[in-house]
Amino acid sequence: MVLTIDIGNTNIVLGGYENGALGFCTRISTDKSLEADQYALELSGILNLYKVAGENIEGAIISSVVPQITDTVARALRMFAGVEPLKLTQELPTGVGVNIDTPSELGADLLAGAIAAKALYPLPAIVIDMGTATKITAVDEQGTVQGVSIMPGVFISLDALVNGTSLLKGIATNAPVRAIGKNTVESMQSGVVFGAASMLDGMVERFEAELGPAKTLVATGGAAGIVVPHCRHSVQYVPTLILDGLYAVYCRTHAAL
Ligand SMILES: Nc1ncnc2c1ncn2[C@@H]1O[C@H](COP(=O)(O)OP(=O)(O)O)[C@@H](O)[C@H]1O
Ligand SMILES: CC(C)(COP(=O)(O)O)[C@@H](O)C(=O)NCCC(=O)O
Ligand SMILES: [K+]
Repeated sequence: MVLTIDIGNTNIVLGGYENGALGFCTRISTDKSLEADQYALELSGILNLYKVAGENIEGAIISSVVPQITDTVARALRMFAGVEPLKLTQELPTGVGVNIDTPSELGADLLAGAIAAKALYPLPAIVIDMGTATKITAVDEQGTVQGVSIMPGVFISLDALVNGTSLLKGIATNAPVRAIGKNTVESMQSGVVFGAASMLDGMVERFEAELGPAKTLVATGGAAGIVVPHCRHSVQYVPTLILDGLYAVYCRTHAAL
């Protein structure tokens, strides 16, 4: 089994691939205070739950946008599975180009999303990742990242709204029945869910005006499942997109060895 690990600012998403297929996928909270031993315990506990023994892990690949814990998680993997994980950078055979001012600045999660788009979907593609931040990546016909838009994520904007006001309280992030809210909860749900969906629709149009028509609109990340169904554009929701990209690079790297 190959472990794919995406370290985001809120969650670490872990997937196990066996013969090209995803066997399991799970997430744990990102916690900068944990030591390698604690991550080793946590990860081995999860694998135990899915009946995967450390010795059945042949390799691993990590994408991380939290540099403080990348090496801690890598040490944990060495400890309980005895494997040296690959770290996703543009030094690996990603198959995608990066046409931005400073290519090394591109977040590893965005790179993995673009890799998955090129490996698995028709191009050009617009890749939406709704995690801690919402990111939209333009991938052209050749599979080159042409640039990104980054905005506050759905949940951190809701937190900011609640924390910055006296009368607004947290809400369940469900879609309301109408855009014109008739009470505070409905009004906030309208703004949070339909607002995010409309923002994506508008950004897709702006991206297409610069990139040309996209053959793929694909979305992933913790908030995408609640927002994307309300977009006017038809956007595919693929919760494992980043892991699929990581697995593709893992396979390419090993094929090249
Ligand atoms: N059902 C949900 N209700 C509320 N918040 C959620 C839900 N699912 C995910 N989130 C939020 O989604 C965001 C995390 O998404 P994720 O894709 O794991 O982020 P990251 O990759 O940045 O770690 C967080 O802000 C988290 O609080
Ligand atoms: C934009 C991000 C903070 C998103 O992080 P996430 O929501 O996945 O936790 C991350 O991709 C990042 O730190 N990127 C570096 C800057 C860039 O990609 O241009
Ligand atoms: K920061």
